Amino acid sequence: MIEVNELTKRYGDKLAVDHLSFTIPQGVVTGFLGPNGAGKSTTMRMLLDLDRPTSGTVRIDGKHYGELREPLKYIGALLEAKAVHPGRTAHNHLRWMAASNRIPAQRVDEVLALVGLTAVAKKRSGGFSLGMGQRLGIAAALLGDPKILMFDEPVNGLDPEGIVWVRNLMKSLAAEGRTVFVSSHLMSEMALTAEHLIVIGRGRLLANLPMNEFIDQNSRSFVRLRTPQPEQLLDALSREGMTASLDGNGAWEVENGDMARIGDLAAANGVTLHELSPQRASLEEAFMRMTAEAVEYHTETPAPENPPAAWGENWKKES
Ligand SMILES: Nc1ncnc2c1ncn2[C@@H]1O[C@H](COP(=O)(O)OP(=O)(O)OP(=O)(O)O)[C@@H](O)[C@H]1O
Repeated sequence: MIEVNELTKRYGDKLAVDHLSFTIPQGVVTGFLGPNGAGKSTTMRMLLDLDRPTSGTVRIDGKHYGELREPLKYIGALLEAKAVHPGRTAHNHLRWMAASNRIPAQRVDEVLALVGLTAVAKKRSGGFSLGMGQRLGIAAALLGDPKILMFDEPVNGLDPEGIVWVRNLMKSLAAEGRTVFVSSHLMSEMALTAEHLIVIGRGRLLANLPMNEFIDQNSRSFVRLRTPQPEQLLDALSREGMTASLDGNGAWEVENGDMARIGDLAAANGVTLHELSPQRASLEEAFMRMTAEAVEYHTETPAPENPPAAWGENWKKES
């Protein structure tokens, strides 16, 4: 278990992490979110004793990192891919790490197989692609079979197959009862992977709660319907205390509407429905709503609602 208490880090005038306190739960994947510069990497570095807190404490299974003998057996981390000597082979890099924590050499072959790098284990890591580097970093994190795993942007550079693999790996590690703490800017991926969220902005804790609650608290939900006979249905809805408003695309939005009740009312009044669907905000929308105040680096002009086709699918990530 990781316990963070009043953790603070100041770089000169810059307060990068500001009295953060949280406990990371076991047995679920916890997403660590925050806009650029929020202090995620600084926090993760302090959890691993790679950066010294200005004040506050981090406890891993009740101990400071420096008190852990053979720390890789307690906590494994992927912080920066390619933090490997480029002249070293993947196998030698892991052998060296294993030896420093008295981990049996055979475990190196196990983790290389687990991350799919067996075929290139004897190649110099300097020639690895970004995705291969990520896989090597994940192998290193898993080396000591630790109860706590921490990943900073683990799907960075991975292809779709690799992304699905990382998602399933994290879920299975959590299902084994481990603590899995992962930062990412890819909200759609986070929504599929994490059950719990810790959100920070400008170094401060903004939220620490289950994913579903986070979305519910930071978004509006409604029922969307389409019908060629709106008058009859709107009358019936208003008699039940439900009000609908047009959304600009010919659909009606019913705030706090009970979908089954709306369907029953439509049937009872002989109204044809072309759509009746519950609408819930995405994690991305909820996150942007919550962190709007805490975003440090705004673009000058907002990204267009309807981007040119040439921008492709990824335009949102680049805006
Ligand atoms: N070594 C350092 N010296 C000075 N300032 C630093 C240092 N490391 C981080 N900072 C500053 O601290 C703040 C938090 O940075 P950090 O990298 O932890 O944020 P982050 O949430 O990981 O951001 P991103 O999502 O962009 O990776 C930033 O304003 C950053 O410029």
